[in-house]
Amino acid sequence: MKLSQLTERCKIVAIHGEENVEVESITSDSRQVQKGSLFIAVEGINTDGHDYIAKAIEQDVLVVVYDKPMFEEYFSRVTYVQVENSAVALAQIASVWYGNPSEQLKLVGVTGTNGKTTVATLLYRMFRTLGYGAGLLSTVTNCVNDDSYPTTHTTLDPITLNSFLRKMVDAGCEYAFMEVSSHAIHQKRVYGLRFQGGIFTNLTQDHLDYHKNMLEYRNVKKAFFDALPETAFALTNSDDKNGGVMLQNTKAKRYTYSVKGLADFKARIFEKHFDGTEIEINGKQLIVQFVGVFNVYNLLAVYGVSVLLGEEPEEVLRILSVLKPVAGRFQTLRSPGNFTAIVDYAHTPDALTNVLNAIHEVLDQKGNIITVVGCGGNRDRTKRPLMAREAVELSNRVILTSDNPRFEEPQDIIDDMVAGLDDEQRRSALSIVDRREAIKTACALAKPGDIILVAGKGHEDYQEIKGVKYHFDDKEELEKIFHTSP
Ligand SMILES: CC(=O)N[C@H]1[C@@H](OP(=O)(O)OP(=O)(O)OC[C@H]2O[C@@H](n3ccc(=O)[nH]c3=O)[C@H](O)[C@@H]2O)O[C@H](CO)[C@@H](O)[C@@H]1O[C@H](C)C(=O)N[C@@H](C)C(=O)N[C@H](CCC(=O)O)C(=O)O
Ligand SMILES: Nc1ncnc2c1ncn2[C@@H]1O[C@H](COP(=O)(O)OP(=O)(O)OP(=O)(O)O)[C@@H](O)[C@H]1O
Ligand SMILES: N[C@H](CCC[C@H](N)C(=O)O)C(=O)O
Ligand SMILES: [Mg+2]
Repeated sequence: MKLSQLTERCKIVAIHGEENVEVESITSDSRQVQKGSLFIAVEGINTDGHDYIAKAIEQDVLVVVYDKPMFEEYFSRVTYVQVENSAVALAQIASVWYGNPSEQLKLVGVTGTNGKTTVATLLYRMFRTLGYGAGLLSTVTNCVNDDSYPTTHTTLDPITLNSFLRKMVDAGCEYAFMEVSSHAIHQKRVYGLRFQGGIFTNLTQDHLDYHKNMLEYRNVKKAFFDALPETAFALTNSDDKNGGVMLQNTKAKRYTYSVKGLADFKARIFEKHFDGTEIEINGKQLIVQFVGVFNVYNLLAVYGVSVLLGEEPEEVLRILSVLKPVAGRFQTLRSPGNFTAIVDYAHTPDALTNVLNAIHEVLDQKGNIITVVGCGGNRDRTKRPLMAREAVELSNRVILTSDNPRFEEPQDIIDDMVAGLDDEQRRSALSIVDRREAIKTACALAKPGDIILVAGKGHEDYQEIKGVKYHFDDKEELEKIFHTSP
């Protein structure tokens, strides 16, 4: 592609060298540079792409895009394009390179601390069931119609993201549903994408290792709505105290959903069971195969988006009643010993509270809850004591264990969790570093009618330790125990 076309959306400060060149590939990673490449140097958290420009030149790069003027010399065979902001330019160039695919389908983004995967995945399944070509970009997987691909991030880097959107357009997708993480918004991964709509689920504590405080975290999420065009819709959870804040400066058409009060999309809850919930949405009753008030919010968001995208409410409700939970979200397994294990992805204090409350609402004192939970390494440390406290306060027994330790010592993470407990709680809580042993111990403690909650990893089929992802799947571990125990 001609350089002039590729950079047509960029705010260019200066260009040095030949402008009339044909770019053959684009990358923001010098390790992928080859002859004819355009390399965008982006300053990151761990390192700065500008430090690898020389490397890129050694590898015959054709064009270097940068935002930090730091050159002693210019090589005549390289074209240098200085832009205002490299991360923005990366997103703009990635979109143009793939033919601006977000402008050729209806792209809907879901943001919030919890519920993104659930809402995005159920929307994808809703629109596939309605007969549309649809795509999904989520924590669990990326889908183009019925083809699914592994993923590395909840929200991908701009080049990979736009390559998937292009794949979706080429496969005839009319819709694409994606999660928009706060990291992605902050790092401009979704900059310049044209959204048909945005949804806000909730804002509670997570990622304070990255955003430093809740105000900054909130403002990053709000920036997503501030950027929505007036042609888009913005649907917010008005029961969340930040629900109104998110939309206060958006140009998009505003809508609300609520369980507690008046809203454009309103749900009421009637009966709660372990295999489903009887609810009412905008006056129509239905039974859904989801447990927990938090899931009613997710389903209500799915209903609202579907109606805002022009679907027939009756048909949407019919499909809502047959949708099933997403992998690793409140996944139940019945043991031969007549207790129930629930695998869930709750890895924040609020998620843990929501899931445990949901279990209590259904268990109704008819059994004990044994919770197995850990915290991810190299993530928000301040949530660890809060998660331990929530788990202990809402469970009969708690076993603190490892999640993805990453580059931290597992025992240090557990110590951070224990710090949230008082003396009596410390005496009752167990700490077992080995997750497999922790799950086994929970099964050994469980009596008929009890519930074991294995929280934090959900769908994950790995345990990340010092940069290596070892196979580990909570569901598999439980099934192994169930089928070997006497
Ligand atoms: C904390 C974070 O978000 N980091 C992301 C960020 O990495 P970084 O800023 O550290 O990048 P870096 O390693 O400093 O490199 C800076 C630049 O130099 C370039 N580089 C680097 C080395 C080299 O030899 N040559 C070179 O050109 C890199 O390509 C990059 O452009 O940019 C990288 C490239 O896009 C991402 O892969 C990386 O995600 C890391 C792996 C990560 O774990 N991110 C997590 C926290 C994340 O994004 N999570 C959210 C979801 C959270 C949730 O589920 O709620 C997500 O959207 O997945
Ligand atoms: N609307 C909600 N409010 C609070 N908790 C929720 C909600 N929906 C799901 N949860 C809880 O949070 C966990 C994660 O749900 P989900 O994967 O849908 O969120 P997410 O926003 O995609 O998370 P992540 O940011 O880690 O990708 C679930 O396993 C459940 O415990
Ligand atoms: N079991 C994971 C869940 C969080 C993953 C994702 N939300 C992120 O923060 O990258 C962990 O805590 O390591
Ligand atoms: Mg997710």
